[in-house]
Amino acid sequence: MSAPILKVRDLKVYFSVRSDKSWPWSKPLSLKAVDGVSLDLQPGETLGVVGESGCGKSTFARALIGLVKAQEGSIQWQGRELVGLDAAGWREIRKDVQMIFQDPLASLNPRMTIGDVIAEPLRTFYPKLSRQEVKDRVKAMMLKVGLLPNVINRYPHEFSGGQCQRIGIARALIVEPKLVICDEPVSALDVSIQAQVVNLLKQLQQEMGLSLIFIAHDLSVVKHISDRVMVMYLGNQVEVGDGPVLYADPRHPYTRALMTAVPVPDPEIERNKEIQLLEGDLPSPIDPPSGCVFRTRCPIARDACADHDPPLDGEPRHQVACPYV
Ligand SMILES: Nc1ncnc2c1ncn2[C@@H]1O[C@H](COP(=O)(O)OP(=O)(O)OP(=O)(O)O)[C@@H](O)[C@H]1O
Repeated sequence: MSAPILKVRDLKVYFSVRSDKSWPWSKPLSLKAVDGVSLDLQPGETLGVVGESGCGKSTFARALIGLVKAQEGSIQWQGRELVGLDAAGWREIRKDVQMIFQDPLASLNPRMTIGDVIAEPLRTFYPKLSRQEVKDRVKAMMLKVGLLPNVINRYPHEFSGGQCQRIGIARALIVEPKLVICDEPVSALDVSIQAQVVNLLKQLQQEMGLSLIFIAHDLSVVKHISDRVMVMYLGNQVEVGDGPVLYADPRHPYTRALMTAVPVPDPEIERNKEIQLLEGDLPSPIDPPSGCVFRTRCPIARDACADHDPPLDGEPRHQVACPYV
């Protein structure tokens, strides 16, 4: 196995929030959005990150690209420490690490033609390229993502959601990054379009040898694209495993509950599958449960779970943060 391109150790991102939003002098509280995440990402690998809304997926992704500040821990990109990097340092990293956002239209500047939108990172990182070179590269990239170059002078609002996401992908890939972080890139799209965009990302990932971090709410979306999957709950990792291993044998009760939410095409399996629904809401990350953060919703919780925060444990291909599974 080659050296990891990205190495994250015990990453913590806490936000300071007011106890009373309407009163600016109220006591500041600490919201634990990401609370001790570690992982290694290999070159060319795709990691799926899943968990319900509010569990810290976006904050984790944003910390990796410097859009939010990590308080503790380490992010090493090709051996270079990123925690504590200044703005100029982060700008250098963004040539190699690009991000694709959830809402395709909102992430595109409505006053720029799509040619200019896609060209923007190229102009930032390669200011010496001539206008013609930029145009040629933009057109080549448009073809790669399935957009006809003759629409280069149109504006984002003239395109459908799926096409806007193709524009977002073209913009992220035009500088030939090594890692692309996709933050719920298909959640805002119609189900019929979701598979097209996932397949396009998979194809480009293979063609360009990219590493991908692909964030989604549910396990079915990341299944066909991920080599490995990380399941997050309330800022913590609860299970990490090679895709086929984790899908065949989900161990953590939270992963099992997420899995239950995924419909199976075979009606017999669907009828017979063990239903394990999640009860209650996600606890507040301002005041998370003691010990295991999942214990308040866990069907197999016992008294000891309130005392110990279980670490990820198991063989490297499949690790679970629960001693009782
Ligand atoms: N800038 C911020 N200031 C304060 N709290 C924040 C900020 N950004 C996120 N949070 C809080 O951090 C927690 C994790 O949010 P995050 O958006 O990372 O979760 P998520 O899993 O990506 O959810 P979603 O799928 O809805 O995007 C939430 O409680 C959220 O309200």
